Amino acid sequence: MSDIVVRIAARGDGVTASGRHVAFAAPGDVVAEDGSVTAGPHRQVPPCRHFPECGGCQLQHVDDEAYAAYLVERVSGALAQHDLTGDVRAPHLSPPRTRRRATLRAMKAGGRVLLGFNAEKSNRIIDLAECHILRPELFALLDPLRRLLGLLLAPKRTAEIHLTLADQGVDLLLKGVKADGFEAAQGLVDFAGEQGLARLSLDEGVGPEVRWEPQPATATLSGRPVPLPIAAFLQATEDGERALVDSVLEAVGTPATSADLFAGIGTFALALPGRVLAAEAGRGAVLALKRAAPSIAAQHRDLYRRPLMADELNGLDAVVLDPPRSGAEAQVEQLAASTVPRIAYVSCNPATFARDAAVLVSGGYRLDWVRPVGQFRWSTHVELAAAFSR
Ligand SMILES: C[S@@+](CC[C@H](N)C(=O)[O-])C[C@H]1O[C@@H](n2cnc3c(N)ncnc32)[C@H](O)[C@@H]1O
Repeated sequence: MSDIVVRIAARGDGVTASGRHVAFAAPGDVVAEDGSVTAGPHRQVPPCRHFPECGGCQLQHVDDEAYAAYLVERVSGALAQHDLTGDVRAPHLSPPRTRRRATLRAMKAGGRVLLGFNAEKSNRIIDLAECHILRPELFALLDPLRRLLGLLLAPKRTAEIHLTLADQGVDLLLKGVKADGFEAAQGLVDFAGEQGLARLSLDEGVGPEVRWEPQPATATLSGRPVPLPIAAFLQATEDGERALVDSVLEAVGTPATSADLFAGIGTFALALPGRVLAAEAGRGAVLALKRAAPSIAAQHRDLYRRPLMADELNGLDAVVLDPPRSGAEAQVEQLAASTVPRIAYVSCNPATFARDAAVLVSGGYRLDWVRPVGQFRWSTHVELAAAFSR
């Protein structure tokens, strides 16, 4: 008997009605008893020649409707694990070629430089001849970088290439690359000038050292240029950032006083009306935010060890939090014990989000809605913004 693929599992496999996992199957595909698969209406031709070897994308074989349904199911599934239900809205999907931040790997092998993402579940580097997720400004640097690394990389050595699009151009950090001596140092400066880079830094294992930055690099957030620390967090796409900021503003309303926790360089703090307290563990990020917006009370604080306590939170009209993948266990316990009327929770991990949501709900909060955001298009990475109130 044939079996129909009904959903996509967390890691990207198709799952049939009878529970069979089938690699690269899309919802609606029909799986015969002998394992052969007939493509259904949600199958699409993967746009990139490197799919599925390249680890940058896992879901190019499904159409946008199936990708959106996958994002919704990942969030509802995580909530169901904690007996929670909620209004999971239609996701925002970032268009192709909008990713403005990426980490690639490079290696010199057989006299040439391979440069790209790791292969799926492997350390092998996929030498990218095309990429449908990176912004064209980032992709355009790949060939020039191959030539530069051909001069700087020792055979068989690997390097990490961090690319971020700043206001002034590409901010490039090379990790694991040495540029000793006059010729190499001058070569780096010439490369940065020719490519119109915003900044070029090298990390030889003892922290980043800037080699080129003709003007201070900035990222404009909510219309305000913020000094951009090297390798600072920035939302992966500009439209994803807008979708998250709009969701946060809808969740919190117009607070007179609020806190932005895990604030980074201020993606949400700078968008919030009224008086804002921001807390963040990265010293460079806190200093950048203070410089861009002196009126924001920015605190350098480790919120895992020293969360804002309930009595510090009480009296605020709203709290925004956007923790790393491990979530914000200690901080949500304090929030659950607080009287803050509105919370916007931004997350890059549905599992830890659902765990933390359960703590808030058991503290008396209502989960009003969740909006998934697919800013890592075609990957299994899910982001979301959620609204809680009491
Ligand atoms: C997902 S990013 C969000 C940043 C910011 N909200 C944004 O959207 O640009 C998470 C932030 O949490 C910070 N962080 C990580 N661990 C932390 C901790 N223990 N206490 C406070 N902040 C932490 C990171 O430095 C990072 O800036």
